[in-house]
Amino acid sequence: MHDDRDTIVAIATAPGAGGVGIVRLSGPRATTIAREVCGVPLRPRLARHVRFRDADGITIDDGIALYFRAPASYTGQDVVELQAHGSRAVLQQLVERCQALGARGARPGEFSERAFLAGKLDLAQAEAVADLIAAGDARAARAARRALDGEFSRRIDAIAAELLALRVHVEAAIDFADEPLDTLGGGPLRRRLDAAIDLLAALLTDAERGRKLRDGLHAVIVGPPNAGKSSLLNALAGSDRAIVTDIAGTTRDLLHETVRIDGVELTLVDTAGLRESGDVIEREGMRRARAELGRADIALVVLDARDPEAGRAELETAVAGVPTPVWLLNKSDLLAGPPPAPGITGALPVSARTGAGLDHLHERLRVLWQGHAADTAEGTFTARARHVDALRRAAAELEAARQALAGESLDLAAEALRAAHDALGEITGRVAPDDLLGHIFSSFCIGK
Ligand SMILES: Nc1nc2c(ncn2[C@@H]2O[C@H](COP(=O)(O)OP(=O)(O)OP(=O)(O)O)[C@@H](O)[C@H]2O)c(=O)[nH]1
Ligand SMILES: [K+]
Ligand SMILES: [Mg+2]
Repeated sequence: MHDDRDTIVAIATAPGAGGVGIVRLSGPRATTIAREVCGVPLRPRLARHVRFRDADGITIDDGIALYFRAPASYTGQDVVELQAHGSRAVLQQLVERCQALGARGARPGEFSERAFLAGKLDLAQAEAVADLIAAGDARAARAARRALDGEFSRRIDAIAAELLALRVHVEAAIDFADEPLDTLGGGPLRRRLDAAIDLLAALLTDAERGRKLRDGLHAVIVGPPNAGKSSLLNALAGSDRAIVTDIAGTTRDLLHETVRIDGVELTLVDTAGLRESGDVIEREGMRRARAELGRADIALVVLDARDPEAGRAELETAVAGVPTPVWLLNKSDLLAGPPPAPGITGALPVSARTGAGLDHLHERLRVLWQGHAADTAEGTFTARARHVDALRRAAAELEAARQALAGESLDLAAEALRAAHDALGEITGRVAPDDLLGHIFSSFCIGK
């Protein structure tokens, strides 16, 4: 996938009409292609007013061409920006002209991927670029900006450097394994490990905050089959994102949807209905649902208002660890007469079908959001679920290393330290398999 000898091209500005629109080229042929399109050679770092022309010499538009010579560019390669009027038709013609001259259409995130491969950004910073662009408010934008400035990466790198030193120490001690560890600097080793564990714990707390800031409230929708979980997700998202049928067991895998309701940022997760029976696929879906509850800020527990006791005991157990369960009595439109007096404290009667009662749910979410905003207020950078997962793994490995050292099991300690070190490397991309990179960059938009 790292075919960075290709010259790539894409529209870099947002879709839709605008005053100015930008087409970006990156790669070894960027200047040759731009020379053809602009009819004049470009000088580095000099804005030049030019006419962009098609193959027959007919003007597509006029505008500014800017040349950033390698390596002083976003991607580290030769980059040319063609700034024209922000018309889709104009920009599309410019892209097609560049393609006819040998450029290839860029894949999503490919400019940032090249910046990563050129060492201009580490992986967490490249992700921060995407987060900055997607930031929903000034607070999230500031936090993404801090991650992009390397605030998160520097703290990871500092701990990783310390772990490397500890690994060297332990590996060296293994060669003298018949001596007691204390004669081999065991005391300072243990103290340094304890200090690293504390630093990592503090970083994990901040990363968890950063994750919440980026993703908003993580709300997992659970309930018995057919209670209307998917219908509720669709009603809150205002779309037909999830499949709804009257067959129990329709939803099998997790479905994530990010929504904004009156300024409240929510990641909604639809899950498979929890019940005793079910085939292999459905049981795997239920396992995922329960695991997802472990990450939830909020559980939206959907019951059928006509039979609210169905599955209730099991659900109470399932959501016991979630900070805020919100109980919903759905399908209240099917009840004769007014909504039931909720038999469950604080339960809200709603109808995913008619929308009745959803305003009360919105209100509840707004209050939770205010608490959440206060919690994520200061000193944070944006982080992602994958970062938090990696930090948790690293923390578990460091704990294992601590115990191994206490038991003088140097081989085990070395192994645990290596695993912790690798987990940190995954965050910044120093240890990152190709498929992980592909997965991350493909979620960016084109032109980024
Ligand atoms: N009348 C009425 N029907 C609803 C309401 N919500 C959902 N339904 C219907 O209930 C059935 C099940 O809805 P789903 O949204 O698929 O339920 P689910 O909980 O996601 O089901 P599983 O994914 O199979 O666990 C469908 O026929 C929906 O149209 C509601 O508020 N009122
Ligand atoms: K269903
Ligand atoms: Mg469903």
